[in-house]
Order: sequence, then C-alpha cells, then structure tokens
Amino acid sequence: MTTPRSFKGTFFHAPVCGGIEVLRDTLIRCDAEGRILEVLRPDAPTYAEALSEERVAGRLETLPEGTYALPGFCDLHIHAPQWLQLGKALDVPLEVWLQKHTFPLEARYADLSFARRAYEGLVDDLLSNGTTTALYFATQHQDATRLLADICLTKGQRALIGKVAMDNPEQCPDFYVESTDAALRGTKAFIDHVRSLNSDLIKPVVTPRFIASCTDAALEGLGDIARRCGCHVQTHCSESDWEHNYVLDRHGREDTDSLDRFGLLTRHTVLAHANFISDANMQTIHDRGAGVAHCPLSNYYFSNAVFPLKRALEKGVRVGLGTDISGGPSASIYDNMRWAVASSRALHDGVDARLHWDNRGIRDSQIDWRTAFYLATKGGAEALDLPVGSFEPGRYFDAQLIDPQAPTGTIRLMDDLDSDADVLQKIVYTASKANIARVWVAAQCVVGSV
Ligand SMILES: Nc1nc2[nH]cnc2c(=O)[nH]1
Repeated sequence: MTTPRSFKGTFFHAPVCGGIEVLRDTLIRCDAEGRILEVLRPDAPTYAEALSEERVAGRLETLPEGTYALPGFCDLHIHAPQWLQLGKALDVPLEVWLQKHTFPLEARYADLSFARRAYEGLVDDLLSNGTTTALYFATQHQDATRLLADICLTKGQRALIGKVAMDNPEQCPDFYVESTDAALRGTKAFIDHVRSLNSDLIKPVVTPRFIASCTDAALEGLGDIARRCGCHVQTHCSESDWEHNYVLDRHGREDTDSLDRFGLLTRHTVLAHANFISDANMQTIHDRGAGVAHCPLSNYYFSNAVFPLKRALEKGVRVGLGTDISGGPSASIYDNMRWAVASSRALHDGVDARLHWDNRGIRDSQIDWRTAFYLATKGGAEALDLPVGSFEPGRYFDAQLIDPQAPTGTIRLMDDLDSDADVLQKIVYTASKANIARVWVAAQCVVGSV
C-alpha cells in the first residue's frame, strides 16, 4: 500500500482491437493500490478542480512536454532461463534445439547463483523494454523458480510464473527430467509458496512444458491442480510440424483437444503458438475462453508456419504477443509488434513468387499496426484476464513513457507533418529501448526516475 498518485500528460492506448485513442493533456487519478480511478480530459467539468487538488496534495506527476505515455506491454510467452541464450542456436529445428542447447542450459538453474545472475538481468531487461506484465516459464527447479518470483517482486514487475513440469523420460534427457510425483508436488508447492507471498503482483501458473515432455499421468494431475487451485495454465500448442505430429501420433488428436481432455484448456489458459490448429480446434479454444500467445519472431525460426492471427481474431479468440525468449531472438515486444504485422502480410501475400498472386497467399490475413499495438497491450491483458493494458478506470496504471527526443533514440518526429496517429505509428514501428524514459507498474516508478 502506498499513497494515491496522479499523472498529467498525453496518453495513447487501444481500448478496442483495431482502434486507438489519444488522451491529450489528460489527468489520470489512481488510488493507493495504483488502480485508475478517473481519466479526466481537459473538457471535463471537474478537470481544473481535480488538477489543482492533486497538485496541492503533492500527488501529481506532470509528464515532460513532448513525451507520450503508453500502456506497459504484456509479454505472454517468455522462457526466463533462456535469456542467456538470446541470439544463439537459431539454425536447428525445434526438437534438436531443445535437446542440444536448451535443456542443457536450463539444467544449470539447479545452481542458484547462476539463476540469480540470469534472472536479475532478465527482469531489468524486460522492464526497460516496457514489459510490465510477464508470463514466465521458469525451469523444473523449485528454488530457482521461487527466486524468479522474489526478483520480480523486488523489482516491481507484474509476473505470472510457472515451475516447468516435465516427467516423460522418452522426451526429456536424464539430466533434466523429474518423476511424475515431483512434477505434481513441485507444482503444488510452488503455487502454495507464491500465494503465501500475499502479493497482487505475482501469480503462479500450472506449466506442463508441452505434451511431449509430460506423461499422461502428469497431464491429468496438472489438470486437477489447475482446477482445484483456480490457477492460470500455460503450455505450448501445435507449434511446429514435428511437435504437432508428435501429439497426433501419441494421442490421435490435436494438442488443443488433448489438453482439453486433461482439463488444461480453461478460461485461464494461455497456449503458446497454436500455429497448426484446425478450425475446429480454434473454435474449441474460443469456446473454453483460452488465450493464445502469438510469437511471430520465434515462429520464423522454429515453427514452419505462420499463426492464422486474423482468423483467430475474427473468431473472437483472445490473443496477445510473446517474445518467446529465446526461440525469438529479441526481448522486445516492439520488435514483436513489427513481426506480427510483417508475418501477417507474408501469410496474406504468400511467399513463393513462382505462384500466381491469386493462389500465392491466404487472402485477408494481414493486420495493421493498430491491431499489433492492441495485442501488445490490452489484448495481452485480456488473454490473461488481468486489469491492465489500457488507461481505463479500474485498470492498474502500468505504463511506459516514450521520449521521442532521447539522444540515442530512434524515433524521428516532424511537428508540422505528423498527426497524433502518425506519432503513435512511428513509436510502434521505430521506438527502441533508448526511447523508454520511464516505466510504472501499479503507478510505482520501476524504471527511470521521477
Ligand atoms: N519455442 C519453444 N518451444 C518449446 N516447446 C517445448 N519447449 C519449448 C521451448 O522452450 N521453446
């Protein structure tokens, strides 16, 4: 609990998919928990009085002239331990990458000092990239996963964290596999631990890594834990040819149906990727109210296909964006907004120039930057069912301040040429870490200084 805060400045947000709103010279009042109480534009009858009240009470932060506040990003798919592998090992298929590079790296998190070095750096990196909410896969290790929760709490990042469950000796190496009992007990113990922290910022997540890495007994047990504890669930779904076909061979059905059968497809499930889902499975995802973490950059390296994003949005599936560190070699949701637009264009146009335009791509698959901005902010929040992602009453003030004039920044604005929408479009397409001057979570400054 802190004191109430308020902010005056220019805010951009996307309250609905495909639409943006500009709040110029607006006053946003928050309560002591950092939730937005009121959004007052200059033409509101109570604006002047409220402004002076906040000023006199010493609660007002006036954002510097020429800066813009955006909602903080929700990154719906991060492998926390893989941060050390960002930009490496991108030239082999998923199944080789996991066995040769990723599992050996993750096994090292048995060492807590190794884990601390990585997790401190990761959380700092994400916060300074504007990511205020992170959905994390950790590792199998109880202690290192608890450490990640502690670090997020200390640094002030909103985080949903899962101890990874993987007990299938046929798919997991002997140096990085656990018993079914350890997977289930460990998951439950981590949930209890996080809940004992009594923090609104950190939530536990039931995390079967993917169907291949889990036995049916573990999947069943994890479904049961998710139901009893009312937790979020995260897993990978129909990511690549190999992975999708593995599940078809083993269970005779797609990942989505299989997860559903184990009680793992709920209103609080986030499926990473979902590239190969059939229309029927997309309908099932919609009907269960589950969300999808679309990871466009990672998909270029590991997925053999492009997620049918537009089709999913038209069906009403809740979708947000994920970096998929380190399948995607960038910790930035800005990069992933750009890749979401670009990959949707590739899907729309098709990529084989030898084919006639008429049958080269899948028509009407493209999205624009407005939709990408929604996915990165409120779309991600909706998929997680968290009150963040936009500047609306009742939501937490999780935000990032963009300074287009930052000396080493990458945004080029022209006062006389750029409309408000142009400014936001330029931010979406060209902002970099150097332009992110300040970041707040629940109205508390976590990056930059006030
Ligand atoms: N991209 C990706 N896919 C996976 N499937 C199972 N584990 C992983 C992982 O760590 N990254």
